[in-house]
Amino acid sequence: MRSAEELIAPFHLAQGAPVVLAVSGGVDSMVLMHLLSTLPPARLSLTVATFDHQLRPSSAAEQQMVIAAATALGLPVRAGRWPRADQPQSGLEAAARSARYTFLKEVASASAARVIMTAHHADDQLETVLFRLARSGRLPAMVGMRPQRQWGELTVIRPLLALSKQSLIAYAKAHALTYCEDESNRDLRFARNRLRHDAVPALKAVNPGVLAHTARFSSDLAAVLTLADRQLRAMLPQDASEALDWTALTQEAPAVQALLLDTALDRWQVRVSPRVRSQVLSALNARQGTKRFAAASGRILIAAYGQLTVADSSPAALPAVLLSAAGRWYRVGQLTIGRFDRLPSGATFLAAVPDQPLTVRTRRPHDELQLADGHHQLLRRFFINQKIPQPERETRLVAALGDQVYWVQGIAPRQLFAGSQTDILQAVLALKSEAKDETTHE
Ligand SMILES: Nc1ncnc2c1ncn2[C@@H]1O[C@H](COP(=O)(O)OP(=O)(O)OP(=O)(O)O)[C@@H](O)[C@H]1O
Repeated sequence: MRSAEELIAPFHLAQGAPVVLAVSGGVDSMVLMHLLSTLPPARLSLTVATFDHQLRPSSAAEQQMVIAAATALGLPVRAGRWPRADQPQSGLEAAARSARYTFLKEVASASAARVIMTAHHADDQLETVLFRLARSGRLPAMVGMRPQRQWGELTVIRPLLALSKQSLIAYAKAHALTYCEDESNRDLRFARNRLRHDAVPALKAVNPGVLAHTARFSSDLAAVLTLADRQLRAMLPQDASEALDWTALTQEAPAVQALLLDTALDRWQVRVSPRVRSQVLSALNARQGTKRFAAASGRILIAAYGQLTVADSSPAALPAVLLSAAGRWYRVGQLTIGRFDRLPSGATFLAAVPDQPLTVRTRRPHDELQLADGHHQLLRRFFINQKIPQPERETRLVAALGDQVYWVQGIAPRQLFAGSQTDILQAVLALKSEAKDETTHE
């Protein structure tokens, strides 16, 4: 068994740092408490915290056992209890855990500690990895528990994570420590306990090194994910409000595409079912047409011509209207709009446009416009620069000839067009005055 100083060394705890030590009375936390008591008294300022969930008849006695053992080691103890009145009918395990962590946070605050130590060990880690494999399989989850994790202002550290339960039992025996066996751990109605009972022994029988291999797997995976994250950042848009451009990704292997899509969706905090996920991938790879997909919380994904965007809610899409004939008015949503050879009296000038049938519609991925300084810009980029909110980008109307946009609803015409263009733009796009265009982005 490594010394207490060796076990805490990776966490770089300052001399005398206040630390809350969570002790349940099980062998793991009783061993950790004993180990830490062997440190020089000034090394850490420990407070033992023990919580009675009141879920088993023996729990109060176990808490007393923890208090007695801590006191015998000269450690201050704080004891908490979960009132029965607060205990829900269902979701008991999760609620118990939450009550326990609330208590640990209170103890940390009362003892000015920023660190909470728990006694999770290598067997716990193997169970966690197996459990997550069964439940999720997503790579970040497969890392299991990290030796150190940030929890708001607090840091939770697990100095025993590399040690087997067997070695902890041996330590307890060698030092004649008392501890209790949590009989709820034997309750095979809980999935975790079934893994502990069946899968873990089976794996140890295959190879006793499985705990060390799990630790290696977890730390290698965490490292690979760190590297992958750098690569993914380079491949995905910097700004989550930008579209995900799939055009360069269609040749990637399906598994790579799936990972890229998942990462983008995670960034956008969009959740979709596996079925929708594969439909989105097919739509992106087809790079044709526009498809919308419902995501959780009323959000939608829009795959259009190889670009993926997310919108907050599904705006009723306006059908595109072709201004086929010059000199007459067309109704597009709330607007009455038309193409004329000169501005009709009482009408509002929107833009100088080519004398050809224009389409009035919402945006498409390859839309481009020419700015007043003569530069061409993707409409997508223009919307970002103008700080037009994402959902609004989906509903703003544009007048376009193919991908070339001549007018954007709400944008003053002089922002969009170079003077030198006017000689080839022979018609005017006009708005009937009764429905005035709101020019909000002068
Ligand atoms: N009743 C308790 N009082 C104080 N600390 C506890 C209590 N129960 C658990 N702990 C702390 O949490 C660690 C893990 O315990 P256990 O494996 O029973 O919990 P878990 O529910 O599996 O873990 P998690 O804390 O991740 O939910 C223990 O080693 C101990 O440090």
